[in-house]
Amino acid sequence: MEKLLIRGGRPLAGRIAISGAKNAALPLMAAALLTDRPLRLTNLPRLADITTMADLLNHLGVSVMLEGGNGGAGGGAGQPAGRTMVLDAATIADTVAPYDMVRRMRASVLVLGPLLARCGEAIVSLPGGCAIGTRPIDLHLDAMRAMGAEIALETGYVHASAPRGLVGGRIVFPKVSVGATENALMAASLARGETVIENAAREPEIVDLAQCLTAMGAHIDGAGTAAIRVQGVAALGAATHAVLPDRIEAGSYAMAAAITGGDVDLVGARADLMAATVDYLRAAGAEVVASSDGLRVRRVAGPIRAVDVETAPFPGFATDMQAQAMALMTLAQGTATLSETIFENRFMHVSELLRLGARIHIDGGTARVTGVERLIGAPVMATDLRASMSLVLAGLAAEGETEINRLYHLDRGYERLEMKLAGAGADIERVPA
Ligand SMILES: CC(=O)N[C@H]1[C@@H](OP(=O)(O)OP(=O)(O)OC[C@H]2O[C@@H](n3ccc(=O)[nH]c3=O)[C@H](O)[C@@H]2O)O[C@H](CO)[C@@H](O)[C@@H]1O
Ligand SMILES: C=C(OP(=O)(O)O)C(=O)O
Repeated sequence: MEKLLIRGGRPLAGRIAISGAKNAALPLMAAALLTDRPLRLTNLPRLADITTMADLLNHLGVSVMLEGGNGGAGGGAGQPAGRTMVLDAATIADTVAPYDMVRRMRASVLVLGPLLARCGEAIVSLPGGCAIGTRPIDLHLDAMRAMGAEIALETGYVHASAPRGLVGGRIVFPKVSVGATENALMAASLARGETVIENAAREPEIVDLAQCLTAMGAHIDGAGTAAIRVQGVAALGAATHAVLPDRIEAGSYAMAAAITGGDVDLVGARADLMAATVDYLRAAGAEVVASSDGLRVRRVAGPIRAVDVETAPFPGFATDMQAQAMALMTLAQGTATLSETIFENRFMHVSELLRLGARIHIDGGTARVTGVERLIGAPVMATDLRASMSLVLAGLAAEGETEINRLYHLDRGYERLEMKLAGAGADIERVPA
């Protein structure tokens, strides 16, 4: 077990390289199941979730190879150094995604659509609930049914079958789901005929997946809009695809610059992927401008202003940025209202932020945050990925030492976090717990 020690109060300054996006990389890796030819993914982040997905794919019979071996430590804090992985699903050895693997990471459910489309069957463990909510997969299953699959639930597993192959259908999602849209898109690529996905998620990660599938030979129109049309093809082929930069990682470090009164260049960040976060930061008093190789974020003078926000599917304000925005608001002038509309239990960071001296009142899905003069470091417990990041942000701004325990959440989604922050002047170290 390890923990992070942060001695706060230093404005961040320097360059932080933004990695490839976890939430783009995971579905892209699952897409390798759709073809018997190699899929080469570049700019993959080094994260525990990527290893988990690689292990699951390997279990299903996919050969997973990192180009240049393990890639070493690579890339200093200022330079992006994504890894390249070649995934080759020439044969699929197993169509069962077992509980032991799926429970480690919810995104494992993304193998359902590809396995079903390629093999005519898939047996995938139900992922179960997690800290931020119950997170059912009913929309994924409805999408598979709309393409002709039979679905049964037995002993905690989804048994999906389509012995004569999937057929195109009309999928109308009653609510926007990123994962269900991805599963539907992948499955539809190999279904017979046309599939129309309505009320599709519009996240940049969907567009990235569609671009990769298109490079593999899929026929997809409308990715990035609420209506996606897919003309199924008989087979997909080899492709090379670069994972897009992580807008949530970039947004998190942008918040770090803002909360510490710093000046940071986010190398490789793309403003067009994170407009709602950029708007929020500007309203809160940070300057955000395009630089030659990314985004520059600074708040060298002036207070943090209180800004209300409500989470929403893309292009709205991302639920994955809510905890970080809340950390920023703990030091704002005035009171900000943050409403969480996507997940029912995504305020796990509140009790820990209170330990640092924050003033937050929760009423259902709304948190009212009244800024305080200062936060004071304390031991805190990370409870989920973005909650953990909010504690890092608060710790960077707090007086004294903050000790963050349970780092495995952070390691799921932030590549070399302490190296990147230390490279920009933070006093942060990882030590045995
Ligand atoms: C690996 C990955 O990309 N994870 C992201 C993805 O998660 P994920 O794809 O799991 O999230 P969804 O977009 O599916 O969830 C949105 C909402 O729909 C509900 N829902 C979803 C599926 C379903 O079958 N039934 C149902 O009711 C969920 O409980 C939630 O309330 O999008 C979330 C919302 O932007 C992000 O927070 C996660 O970081
Ligand atoms: C909730 C997240 O991830 P996942 O869907 O993998 O749990 C996240 O990235 O914030």
